[in-house]
Amino acid sequence: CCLCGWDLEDLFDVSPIISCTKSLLEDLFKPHTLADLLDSYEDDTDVPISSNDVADCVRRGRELSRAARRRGNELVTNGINLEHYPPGIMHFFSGELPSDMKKAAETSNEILAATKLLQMKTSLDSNSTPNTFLSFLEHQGIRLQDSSCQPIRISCCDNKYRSIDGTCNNEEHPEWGRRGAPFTRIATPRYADGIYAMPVARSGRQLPNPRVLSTRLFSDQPILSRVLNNMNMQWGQFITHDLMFQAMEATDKGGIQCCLSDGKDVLPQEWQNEKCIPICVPDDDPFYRYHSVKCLNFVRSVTTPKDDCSLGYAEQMNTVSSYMDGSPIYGSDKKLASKLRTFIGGRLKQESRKNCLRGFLPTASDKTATCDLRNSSEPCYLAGDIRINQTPTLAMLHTLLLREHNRVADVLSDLNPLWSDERLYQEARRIVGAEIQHITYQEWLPTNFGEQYLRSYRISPTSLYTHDYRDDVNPGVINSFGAAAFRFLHTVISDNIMMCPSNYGAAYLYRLSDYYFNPSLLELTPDSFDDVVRGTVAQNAGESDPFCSGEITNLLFKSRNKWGMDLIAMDIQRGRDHGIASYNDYREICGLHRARTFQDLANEISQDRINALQYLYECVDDIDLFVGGALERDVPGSILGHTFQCIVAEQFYRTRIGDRYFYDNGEMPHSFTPDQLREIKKSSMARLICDNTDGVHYIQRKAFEVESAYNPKYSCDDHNAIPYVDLTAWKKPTIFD
Ligand code: HEM
Ligand SMILES: [Ca+2]
Repeated sequence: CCLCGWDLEDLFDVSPIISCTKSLLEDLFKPHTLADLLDSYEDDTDVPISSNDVADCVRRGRELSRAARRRGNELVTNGINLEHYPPGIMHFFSGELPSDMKKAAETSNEILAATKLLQMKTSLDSNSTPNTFLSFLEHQGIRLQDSSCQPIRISCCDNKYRSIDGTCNNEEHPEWGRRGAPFTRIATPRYADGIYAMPVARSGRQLPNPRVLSTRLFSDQPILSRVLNNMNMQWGQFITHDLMFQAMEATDKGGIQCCLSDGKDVLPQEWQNEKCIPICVPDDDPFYRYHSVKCLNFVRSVTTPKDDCSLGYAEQMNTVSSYMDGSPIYGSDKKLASKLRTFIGGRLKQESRKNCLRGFLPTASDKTATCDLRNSSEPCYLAGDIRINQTPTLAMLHTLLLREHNRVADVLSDLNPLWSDERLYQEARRIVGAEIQHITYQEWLPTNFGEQYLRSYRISPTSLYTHDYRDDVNPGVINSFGAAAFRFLHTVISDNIMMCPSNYGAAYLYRLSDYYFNPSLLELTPDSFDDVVRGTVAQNAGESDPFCSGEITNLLFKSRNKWGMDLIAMDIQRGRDHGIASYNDYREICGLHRARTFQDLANEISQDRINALQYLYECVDDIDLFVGGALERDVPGSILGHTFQCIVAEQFYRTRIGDRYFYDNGEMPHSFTPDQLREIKKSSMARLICDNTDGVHYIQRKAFEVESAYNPKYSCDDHNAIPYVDLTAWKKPTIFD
């Protein structure tokens, strides 16, 4: 079912860089006979592959990978770059990776090339499959053993506060959940060669085109949720950014171009960077054909070595701390974290604006590198997460949380005038992190996924303390959660951003595609920020169904162009890039029966959708997780079908149970006191809005749902309806407490 028995010529076809270095490889393969290697494997002798062979593959893998990197840089220098391709360049606004992660990514590419060479060495002239090779590798536990990759060792000291980068949360595995960790897996990946090649259909042919799947199965129909509002969408994206960020491969000199600048075709092979996986657009595309666009830029995610540096299949890198710890506010690395602090009174940097009581996020140091502004006076912000400016509502939520940090720091400083800046910063960070966790687990998860399911996954809110922390649970982000299941919420994004002036009496709509990476709506007038907050809670979100706004499927990051990218096609392609196992594999993992025919999906997927799947996919085993999961009927009380619900619940279970600093863990040296925890448990989205806006005085208690007869607005002064978090429980009698 997969590509088996690679030979040298196949490899030359696959990678332009490898074909450039043909002589290097021929040399590698000459002196060895595979039969020897395989024989010795079967004999199970101590050294089935000689250490020289391994060293040879590692050395040559390194050479190949370095040559590829040099070639990538040269292409950019020679004008193959994204300068004239706005949608593509905006996808790279995430900037350059910090040097330690860049180094890890390079080592990972070297390990992947070495693994590939070793695979070829062991399967030339044989019928061995990728799986045979992988079990062989696992059996051997072959590791890179030199200075370029050292098994992770982190020494920790006992700390009341979380580290910035996620290290040392788990005392047994201090590396778990750290920034730069590999995503975790709950299923074997389906790379075509078992290692890194893009997946193919069972037949060996190409999987269906992601853009075709997007237009046929995720069409643009304005169906709105009757209950959920846009703040619900926005919180979802914010916690996504707290848990994960998968960066894309780039050259040392900038983003990677895979399509001709006008999108009219894929770049010729000789100009392609080997990390390119562009999305091809068919001639009859319902939208792009009017703009003669045939190619959407798309680049593979950065990978990282496994913690023990062993050879094997590709693991993508999570470049932020995977704990729910407010990292989008504070940053995931120490350098950025310091840049965001004032070092006075525990406060984060903020800027004031004329006629606004409350502060705004600080200005980014290079506006043009991260924003798409119409003129240089428009705002462009800096925060702990580089995606901050992606949409105005994302920047709005970041601003609310920045203000919350500074508000809390000020109150703590009034209560404890002798506390140092460091102590105030850490305590305020601890409180804001706890509020984020509380709002997520108490309000957001039950609203979206139903109380019942949370109960069965044992992640329901409890009255005070929980005692279920487990140090054997890895809180890392599950690859299929990030590269498939949670992305289903892209379907709830609305076409417009709504602004409501002070009495909620009017509403103004602004097209989302006019404001990607341009948060200027927040600062049109001194009232604009509050107008966006009101608009976001007043506006119905899209329904979580496989219908999607054209603003994200045709116009994502369009800038001043007439066309943009397709986020749903990207989601599908990203799942393949990460080798996410098939929908059918996940059905089994999640307790459904494995489908043998398309008709076997009937319990979960409606007949018209099964027909569409059958039309598009050759075989039921080929269905991508993102696609199959998205088409399932909702579980009662949830916005997700069974398979996504299972993956999402598993993630939020791990995020809670595997976090030593989870806010309501009891009887730990760093636990909140009962009085403090009772106060934290009063926090809510509504209170966050009340406390951090100048002029939002009324808000519905359930701030992730639109106003209705059973969810009316209350005054922010009504502390019975919208409880107030009283911080006097943090007042310490002496400086030594
Ligand atoms: C207007 C709102 C949003 C926009 C414009 C947006 C855009 C994007 C983009 C461009 C990516 C990277 C795609 C790639 O390269 O593979 C992405 C990734 C992702 N998005 Fe969204 N998104 C939005 C809202 C949401 C929401 C509401 C959720 C879920 C609640 C969500 C979940 C995710 C996840 C899980 C990823 C993968 C993150 C990673 O691993 O780095 N997004 N989104
Ligand atoms: Ca985090």
